[in-house]
Formats: sequence, structure tokens, C-alpha cells
Amino acid sequence: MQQHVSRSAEEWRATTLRKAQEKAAERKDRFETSSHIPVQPLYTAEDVQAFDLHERIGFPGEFPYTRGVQPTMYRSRLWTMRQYAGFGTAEESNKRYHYLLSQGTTGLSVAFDLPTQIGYDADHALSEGEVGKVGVSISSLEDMEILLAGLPLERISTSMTINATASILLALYIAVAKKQGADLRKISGTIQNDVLKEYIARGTYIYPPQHSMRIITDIFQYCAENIPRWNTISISGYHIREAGSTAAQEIAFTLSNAISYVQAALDAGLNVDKFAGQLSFFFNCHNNFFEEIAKFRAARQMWAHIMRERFHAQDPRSLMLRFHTQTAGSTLTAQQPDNNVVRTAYQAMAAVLGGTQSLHTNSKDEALSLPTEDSARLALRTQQILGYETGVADVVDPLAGSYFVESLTAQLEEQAWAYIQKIDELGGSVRAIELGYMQSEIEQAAYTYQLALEQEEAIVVGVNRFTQQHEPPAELLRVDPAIGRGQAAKLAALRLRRDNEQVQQRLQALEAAARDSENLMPLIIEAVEAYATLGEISDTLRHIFGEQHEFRSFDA
Ligand SMILES: CC(C)(COP(=O)(O)OP(=O)(O)OC[C@H]1O[C@@H](n2cnc3c(N)ncnc32)[C@H](O)[C@@H]1OP(=O)(O)O)[C@@H](O)C(=O)NCCC(=O)NCCSC(=O)CCC(=O)O
Repeated sequence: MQQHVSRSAEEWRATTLRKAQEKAAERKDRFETSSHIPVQPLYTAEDVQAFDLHERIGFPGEFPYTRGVQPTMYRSRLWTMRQYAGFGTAEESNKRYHYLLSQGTTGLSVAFDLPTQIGYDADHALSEGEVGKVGVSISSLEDMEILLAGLPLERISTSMTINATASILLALYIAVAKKQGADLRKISGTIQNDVLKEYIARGTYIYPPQHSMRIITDIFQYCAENIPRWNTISISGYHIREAGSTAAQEIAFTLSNAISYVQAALDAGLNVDKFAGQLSFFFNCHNNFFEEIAKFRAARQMWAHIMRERFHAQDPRSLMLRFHTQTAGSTLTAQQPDNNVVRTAYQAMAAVLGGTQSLHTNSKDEALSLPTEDSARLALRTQQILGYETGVADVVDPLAGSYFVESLTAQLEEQAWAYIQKIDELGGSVRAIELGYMQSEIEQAAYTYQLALEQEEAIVVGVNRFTQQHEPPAELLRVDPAIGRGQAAKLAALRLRRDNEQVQQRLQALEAAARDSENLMPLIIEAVEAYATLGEISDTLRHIFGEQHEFRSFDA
């Protein structure tokens, strides 16, 4: 039977297809995906003959989880609609979260400004001009109480995009949850806490790698014992992709980083099944529809194998790659911003067909500014239409068995395994980052794409094709530039009001623990509860751990 199919596909190519191509030449000499996988005109059973399809895909909710981590997927529960939001003051951001919830968003996702992300208080000289710009400004427990006012932390899950200062923001969240009287064993959410990708692609790191890894493993251990439903890290390919990587690199570098986190935790003496179930992932969803779906399926399968075979995890939850997706910010265009609604909708559909657990859809104006309330609502409506109107959520992993998607999944995997092997040979992710390896691979991929764009091999509608002369100005959100002064005044008042002796004692206790190997989390929680600020805590750790500057560039 297989022979018959393969023979007839070959015959079809030699006869019917060839004749058709003679009459109507194809649009391009070569069709390929972002990872340079050639795309054939047709896929048939022969493209999946080389592997045991059943073994590769299995069933949903079972090893190797290619078809999804939940047996019923969206038939029981739609993905979490989790719109990333936050700007200006805690008051303004809190208002936006209540608004999003009133419009049907099902999870919260907090964006912090750059000073908060790199451990400077709003009144620090280096914070000037940045306070409240790309996210909310949080310097102390006082701000966090306002940010989370009226939000039931036992019932809603909250993601916080915070990395170098993740331990502090988590401590602040816990402190507010305790004040609300919430049961810490019930609160759930995610901190991004993925500093390795900050070194590679995003840039908000503070300390050198070995100290960052120590803080991260302290968090794994603290959460496993105290807030067991918390996702302790969101190992992110998103920013690697935004920096210009291919889909295959996105999988490979993310999983390589994940391997390093697991290894660091094991080296610190943790038991794999005690922490691995709360590791989570975060991917980009870019434009190449089928490649993106294949990417999610490949990553899930690879992670299950890594955890079972490399780390000998036993608990099924440790083998499951659970992930959040954000549509690709880098595909949004400042030109003809309405087109971004369409791009985002296609990308969102690919994320859902790929089995995402949680999704952020970008707003149409995000190439120009933070989203207005209206555009944030339209982005959420895009998800709601996908979930409630299109029917794509009614069946589990509908594209399994597609010759094309399965073939792409296998080819992406092959490329990603080769990268993982290369990184292992270099000595693992941390070493590869120090050598500048991932950074240089991404730069090369970004450069290749830029050339394709300039030579118009890659088309971006409204940018290098179908442009429009006169575009009406868009209505944009503006963050009040006076916010920095207001935040500084608030902090000055706090520093006068709080018990400064207690603050100093707690910072000293933290410093002593940092010199030693004691878990830092309980001490950071005690410090924030005494209203020590984010900047003071970060400075205490800077003093012991030092600061990381740029990495070298890679010599192949
Ligand atoms: C694990 C994820 C990915 C998703 O968690 P969620 O809580 O949303 O979803 P979930 O775990 O799938 O589902 C919640 C609960 O429902 C259960 N559940 C779900 N589906 C089910 C089904 N079909 N049958 C039975 N149970 C089901 C789950 O097991 C879970 O319960 P149990 O808990 O009991 O199992 C988490 O880490 C997350 O929410 N991440 C979001 C990250 C994020 O928003 N990042 C923003 C980055 S923004 C960014 O970086 C932008 C750029 C920049 O700033 O640079």
C-alpha cells in the first residue's frame, strides 16, 4: 500500500505537476520556512514514512505529549486569555487590570518598567525618563499593594514579566497575598525569572551568570516548599525569536537554557520531580503558520524526551512542556496599523492549533506605543472570537497526521537537536552564552532575514509592498512624563515613615545570606515586608554578587 502511494506521488510529480508547472511557473524558485526548511508543492504519505508516526505523536495527555498536555485540551477549558499590560503608576495599571477582567480576560500579566526590571528605584538617577514607560513602576510594597488592590489572588493567576529582580517581585506578591489573607498554597502565577535569555536576547540582567543561577534555584526550592502552584520560571524563546532567530533556533536555545536550569537545580541538591512540574515555557508565534504549529509540537515532544531520558524524571507533570504564547511583536508594522489585527489573528490561531496553555494577542498599535484601552480590547476580542466562534477549540490537536505538519515537526526537531548537541559540546548554555555563541547565531539569522527583506524576497504588506502614501495618524497612548517626579516624592515619604532600623537589619541579614549559601527568598520577603525598596535589595545583592557587563563575541 505504501509503495503504491509513493509510486503514484512520484508519477504525479513527473506527469501532472510537471505539465502544470510548464504552463504556470511557480511564483518563486524556492519556497522555504523561517528555518530554511524547503517547502515542497505537495506532501504525501512518503514524507512521514521514515518514522513511526504513532510513536512520535502518541495521544494527548500522554508521553511524549506531542498532541498536547491535556487529554481534553480546550474542550474542557479554553486557554488562558492573558493580556500583558501595565504602564505608568500602580494606580493606572490596577485600573487597566480591572478593565481587562471586566472584558473577559482570564489571567493577569504584569509588565514592569525598565528601572523595576534592573533593580533601580524610581528616584534613582539612572531611572530618569524611564519611570512607568514600558510598564508599571514598582519600588516598594506600597506600590505593589496598590497594583493588586481588589484582585482576588487566590482565584486569579498572575504572570509577572520580571527576571533579574524576579525574587523581589515574587516576595512583594507573596507579601500582598499574605495581607489579603490568601492561602499561599492556593495562589498561582508565573514569574519569568529566565535570566539566561536576558543575556542572550533581552538585556535586563544584573548579576553574573553563576549568581543569577543561584537566585533562580533558591526560588525553585522556596516555591516547591511554600507556594507549590506557582510556576517558578517561564523559559522563554519569545525574545530569542524577536531578536531574529529562526523557529528551530527558538526551540533549541530555549530547551538548552531549560536544560541548564534543571542541571543547576540538581547540582544544588534538589529532587527533579519536586521542581520540574512547575517549570513553564514561553514561545513566540510568528508568521509562518504551519512551521509555528510544528514548532510547538516539536518542542513538547523534545522536552518530554529530555526530562525522561536525560534527567530521569518520573512524575508525568515533570515531562510536560506547558507554555504561554505571545504573537510576534516584531511582525507588527507602524505602517497601516489595522493590518496588525489580521496578522495577530493568524498567529493566534497557529498558537491554539499548536496547543498553547495561555495566550497574549498583540494590539494593533504596539509598533507605535503601548496599547490604548480600545486596541487592548480588540486584541482580547480576537482571542474570544477564536475561542468561541471558529470551532478550532472543539477538537484536540486537529493537525496531527497532516503529512506536511508532521514532516515539518520532524525536520524542526532534527535542526533543534543538532543545536542542542553543539551547545552541549561547548559546555552547556551558560558557557555558550559566555562565548557569545547563541548571540552570534541569532545575529546571523537576523541578518539573513534583513537581506531577504531588502531584496524583496520577503514581503511585508504595507512596508515593502502595497504601501500607502497618506496614512491617518493613529490615536496613541501617552505616558505622563511627570510620573517619575510623583513616584520619587512617594518614595521619599516612605523612607521617612518606615522603621529604618528594621530595614537596615533585614538588609544586613540578606547580605549575610548572600555571602553564604542560605536560601535568599525568606530574607527577601522579610525585607520587603519591612518596606525595604527594590533598589535597596538589589544594591545589597550587587554588593556581594557584582554586575555582569557585556559578553564577548563568538569565534567559530
Ligand atoms: C503554565 C502557564 C504557561 C499557563 O498557566 P495557566 O494557569 O494559565 O494555565 P494552565 O496551567 O494550563 O491551566 C490552569 C489550570 O487548569 C487546568 N487545566 C487546563 N486545561 C485543562 C483541561 N483540559 N482539563 C483539565 N484541567 C485543565 C490546568 O491543569 C491548571 O491546573 P493545575 O495548576 O492544577 O495544573 C503559565 O506559566 C503562564 O500562565 N504563563 C504566562 C506567562 C506570561 O504571560 N508571560 C508574559 C510575558 S510578556 C513578555 O515577555 C513580552 C515581551 C517583553 O516584555 O520583553
